[in-house]
Amino acid sequence: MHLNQFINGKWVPSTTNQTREIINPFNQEIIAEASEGNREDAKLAIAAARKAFDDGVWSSTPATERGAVVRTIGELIVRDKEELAKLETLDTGKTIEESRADMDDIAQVFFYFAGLADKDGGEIIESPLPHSTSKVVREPVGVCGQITPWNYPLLQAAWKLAPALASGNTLILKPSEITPLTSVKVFELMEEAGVPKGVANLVLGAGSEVGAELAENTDVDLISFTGGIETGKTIMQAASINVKKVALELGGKNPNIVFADANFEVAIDQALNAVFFHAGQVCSAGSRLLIEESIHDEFVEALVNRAKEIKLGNGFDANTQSGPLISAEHREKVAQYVAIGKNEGATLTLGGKQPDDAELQQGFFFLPTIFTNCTEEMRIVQEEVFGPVLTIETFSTKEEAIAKANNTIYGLAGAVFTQDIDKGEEVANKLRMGTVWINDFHPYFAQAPWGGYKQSGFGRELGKIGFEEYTEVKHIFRNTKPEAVNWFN
Ligand SMILES: NC(=O)c1ccc[n+]([C@@H]2O[C@H](COP(=O)([O-])OP(=O)(O)OC[C@H]3O[C@@H](n4cnc5c(N)ncnc54)[C@H](O)[C@@H]3O)[C@@H](O)[C@H]2O)c1
Ligand SMILES: C[N+](C)(C)CC=O
Repeated sequence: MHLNQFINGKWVPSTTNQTREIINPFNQEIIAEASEGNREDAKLAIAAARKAFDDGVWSSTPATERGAVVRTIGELIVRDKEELAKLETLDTGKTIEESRADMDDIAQVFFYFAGLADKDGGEIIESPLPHSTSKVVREPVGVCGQITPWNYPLLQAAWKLAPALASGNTLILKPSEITPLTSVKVFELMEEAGVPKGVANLVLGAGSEVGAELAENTDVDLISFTGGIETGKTIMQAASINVKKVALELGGKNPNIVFADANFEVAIDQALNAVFFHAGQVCSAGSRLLIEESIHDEFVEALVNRAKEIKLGNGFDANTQSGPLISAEHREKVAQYVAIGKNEGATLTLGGKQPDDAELQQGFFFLPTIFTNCTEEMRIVQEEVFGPVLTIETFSTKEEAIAKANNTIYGLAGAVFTQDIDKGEEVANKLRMGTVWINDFHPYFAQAPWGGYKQSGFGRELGKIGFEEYTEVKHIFRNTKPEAVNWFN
């Protein structure tokens, strides 16, 4: 499979003709050769997006028509769901069931934003001045640079593409250089749906080249980034060159608080899913479990017994419950965190190494890992591992649980399990996080905003606010009976 870039309505190789091998993390087979774009390619794409925006080919298309095109993209995703899901599993190693669920979510995201395209006709303001009208309208921001990570390649791209297009912007997407397969396919679908030339551009390649150019280039008006905290800081700094609008969706170290009065079986099952889903490579993974002291031993025993049974394997195998990590480099990072946890004095209760199974040796697998006897100042508790590693702490009062959960630089997501609904609501209100689940973990959907507090970033994706992020607000005041002011007489 050879993957090209999509710039100004044409499928093109990189200006240097360089390519990058794309690897299946399950067996290290080369699954594609992707054009390796660089700053020059990014500049060409930015120029195309700038021209398309300034010509108004898309922003002046009636919003209803824009919405119809965005809806068609969603319909094409539904049509090609199986192909897209296979590409995602090939590229990331996630199970095919997960990839199919991602594709369902992605289609819904396009449908949702398609529906919003023509819903905001502006607002009439009651002007306090005589003989005047006053109205507020929303306009597209302009040229949007969009940079996405490897863990949910198409889903994270969809959260950016759909609202940007629906609100009339032009864009350049730079997917993670290691997982470009579904982004390329969705650009084929956008072309088929009738997105005009130059409006949506795709540049493949490294963050230090393509991503950096998008963040720095003064023809880009907005940069929307999903990825790690350190990259986010670099992008924020670069974006200051022309005071771009910035949205950062960064990492998390997400607490999962389980009270003694929680439904035990539900809390066990959800705690397992919270951290080990997609091998823990989820920004909102519940990797920090806080258990009420009185049920700690029983809870840990049940959790460890369940975690031991997680079936690792080929994402295409129906029996597989979890795939590999994304790369050898990432697995090494996870292994280093395990070493850090041990050195800090946490007890390694499960896993902590690669599996021994012969059939898993070619993949980047790591066993589900549980640390007990953790304390809140440990690095293993505070830092995002982004792998199948759970830390367990205890608490004895609600106040202690809240204080511990909030003791983090992150603020992406958290959860509380209890059958006392007042207690659940109180904890949810006091957690400094962009999403809090009560008696659940992980749900997200197109209608509700997603984003972080603190160093998990700022700006929101999804929901009405996720659409508004791609708009500027303009106040238009009209004097209906113009007269001289005579101030300087
Ligand atoms: N908050 C969310 O919704 C959310 C969702 C998914 C992933 N994430 C986070 O993403 C991280 C994992 O993804 P990753 O390893 O791909 O992150 P990363 O920061 O390494 O890379 C993300 C993207 O940024 C690009 N990039 C790298 N250096 C760049 C630079 N200097 N300038 C511009 N772009 C650059 C990469 O090429 C990639 O496309 C985790 O921290 C995870 O929590 C957050
Ligand atoms: C935002 N989410 C949960 C889909 C993916 C985070 O990595």
